[in-house]
Amino acid sequence: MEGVDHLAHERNKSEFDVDAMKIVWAGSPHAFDVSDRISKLVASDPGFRKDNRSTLSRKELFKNTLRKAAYAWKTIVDLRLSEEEAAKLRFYVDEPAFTDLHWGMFIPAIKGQGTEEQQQKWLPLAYKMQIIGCYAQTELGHGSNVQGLETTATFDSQTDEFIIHSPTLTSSKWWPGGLGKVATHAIAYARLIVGGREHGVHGFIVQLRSLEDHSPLLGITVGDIGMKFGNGAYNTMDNGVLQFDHVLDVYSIAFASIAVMLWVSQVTCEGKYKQSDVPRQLVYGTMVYVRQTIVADASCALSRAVCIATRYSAVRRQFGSQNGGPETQVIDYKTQQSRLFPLLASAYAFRFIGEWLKWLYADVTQRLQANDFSTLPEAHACTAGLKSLTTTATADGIEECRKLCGGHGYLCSSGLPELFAVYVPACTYEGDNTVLLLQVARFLMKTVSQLGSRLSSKKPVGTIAYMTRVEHLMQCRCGVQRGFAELSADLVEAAVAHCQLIVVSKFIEKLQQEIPGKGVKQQLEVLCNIYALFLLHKHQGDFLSTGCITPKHAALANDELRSLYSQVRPNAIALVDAFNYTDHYLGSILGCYDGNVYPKLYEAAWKDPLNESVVPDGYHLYIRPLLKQEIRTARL
Ligand SMILES: CC/C=C\C/C=C\C/C=C\C/C=C\C=C\C(=O)SCCNC(=O)CCNC(=O)[C@H](O)C(C)(C)COP(=O)(O)OP(=O)(O)OC[C@H]1O[C@@H](n2cnc3c(N)ncnc32)[C@H](O)[C@@H]1OP(=O)(O)O
Ligand SMILES: Cc1cc2nc3c(=O)[nH]c(=O)nc-3n(C[C@H](O)[C@H](O)[C@H](O)COP(=O)(O)OP(=O)(O)OC[C@H]3O[C@@H](n4cnc5c(N)ncnc54)[C@H](O)[C@@H]3O)c2cc1C
Repeated sequence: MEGVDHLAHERNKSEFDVDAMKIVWAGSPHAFDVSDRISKLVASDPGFRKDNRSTLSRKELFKNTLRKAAYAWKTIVDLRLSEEEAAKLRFYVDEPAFTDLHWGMFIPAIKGQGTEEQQQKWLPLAYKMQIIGCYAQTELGHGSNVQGLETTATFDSQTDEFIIHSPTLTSSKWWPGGLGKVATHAIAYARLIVGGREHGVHGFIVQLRSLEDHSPLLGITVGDIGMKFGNGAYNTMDNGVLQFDHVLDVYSIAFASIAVMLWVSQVTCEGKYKQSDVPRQLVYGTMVYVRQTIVADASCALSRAVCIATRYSAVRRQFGSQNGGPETQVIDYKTQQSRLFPLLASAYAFRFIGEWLKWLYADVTQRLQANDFSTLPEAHACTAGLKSLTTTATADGIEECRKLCGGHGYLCSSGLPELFAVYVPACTYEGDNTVLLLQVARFLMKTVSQLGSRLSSKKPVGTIAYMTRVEHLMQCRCGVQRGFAELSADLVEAAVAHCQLIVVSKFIEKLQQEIPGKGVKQQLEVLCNIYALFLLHKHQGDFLSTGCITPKHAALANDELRSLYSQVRPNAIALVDAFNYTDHYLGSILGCYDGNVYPKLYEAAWKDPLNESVVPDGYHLYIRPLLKQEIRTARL
């Protein structure tokens, strides 16, 4: 029945202050207020409807996305939303679109790598959306290997301009989001050539389309690369292909500096290339920035899937009826708990590691401005490794949540298939996860060679086993005289172990903070222990081989896990309520707040276009002849 909370009995079991946990999840009272207000604003506006996406054709879907993006911008302007509120609105609109790359990469790249002059020229236009930008780095032939990019930018000292060119088919820009049909400008990465000498990959602002009629400019060939994984999903985004034919790009300016003129690599009017001695990898700064945002995104995506699966696991009953009484809630089965609760713990773990990574990125950015590169290698390794770890775990976790919901998890109305389809490219974009782990492995090898076996400095006591595991894995690999490439598969395992150590230690550090609210810290301690012991159980071979735990310890850890699951059980619904997601944002009948699943599933079925007629199109042409044997049947 509408209006009845079918999960009220679950909510009454909660042993902690849910409202206080909502603040912890949001990060602060202010952040909670903004999220709560904006999510409800979006949910209550029919202009942001999203429940029909799976029934639209690609062109209808894309046009609808453009409509929504324009409507979102109008809402932002009309309501005079702040940058923080506007970002939240785009988040809760929940539709991959060109705006993600305009705000998520194009503007950050100019802010992070542009000179003061370039920022003054381009940022006002970009903030007012008078130009729409994309980040055009990947090419048909190269994505992971940035130093392999083929697009050229040749400085013509006669005209004081750069000529951007795609010399080969494989140099075509390929994948940039927003590029295909919308972006008017790109930050294009190209090999800088001055006076016949090549100076590596640099970023350039290049205009692609006329601001009058949106037609591609002279020398620009641009389009969409075609349908991607899943039906609706990421097909709301125009990932594009772009070729330059000797584009005399009057607007292009070689990105000349990082942060506040820290790194000045300039091309003078006389055609001289000047670069000071800062790490060339600072040109990768935007990727580092986005990788740390992706870790926070992972906690959002995983928490969304876990919220759906947890609420449905409390609603669904299967087997176990005693004397005609109600069947057992599937959330009470130990197998369901052993699959679901580690994901619930991971969602909270990734939330807190995302907060820490945001601090680390801000710290390294501040240091760069003071010409201090001392923490740059660690920042690169952490952003790369944690992006890899959290996105892999989240993609796998969303799929596990689909399976935890049985058959109904496979319905689009569960919200899980589309969430999976939209999320999984996170394991690839912003750096293929294996390639990024190899960067972490390289950092660990270098650290071991510099510091000897003691890899990790001051870590919380509870992480000794985790620390020893990483050191053991590294010693086993570094000890033998074989090359990095030969050992890379093993070193990637050590890299994962290192990242897991960071997540566990930052979760423990979070618990050392003042955390207000009845029972809140206690619940987080249970989740932290579940996260740590679940990984210890999953990788117990590593831990046993270090000798820092015994088989008996491993057995005790498993017993403790079961006990922890029993402690979470009465609080599970309240722990996912703390994410404070609206039914609109969840987009899931299985995860609806009131748990009134069956009537909503049944009602939703009849809305499918296939049910517009009781006799399907095609019956008279194909089925009737079959049934009436009017088609000559093969001799049976
Ligand atoms: C729906 C979206 C919602 C909202 C938010 C907005 C966007 C969402 C995000 C994504 C979705 C949409 C768009 C996606 C965009 C993209 O995918 S953009 C393209 C991303 N591409 C990559 O990530 C490419 C990955 N490859 C690389 O980063 C590099 O090629 C490399 C693998 C790091 C290798 O680089 P290189 O060959 O130059 O260097 P090495 O020889 O390996 O190392 C030399 C030393 O440099 C150090 N290093 C490397 N990288 C960095 C860095 N980034 N910072 C600092 N230092 C770095 C490395 O450690 C070596 O150091 P050494 O050992 O001391 O010598
Ligand atoms: C949805 C989506 C959106 C995107 N948006 C953008 C965008 O806006 N702008 C942009 O510039 N790019 C974008 N990209 C491109 C993305 O950044 C690249 O696809 C990504 O960096 C991976 O590079 P690749 O495709 O070359 O993979 P490859 O490197 O070709 O990966 C193929 C396989 O090779 C393996 N491999 C590669 N190198 C090594 C190595 N050295 N050692 C061991 N294994 C290796 C990988 O692990 C992987 O298994 C997007 C991609 C997707 C899917």
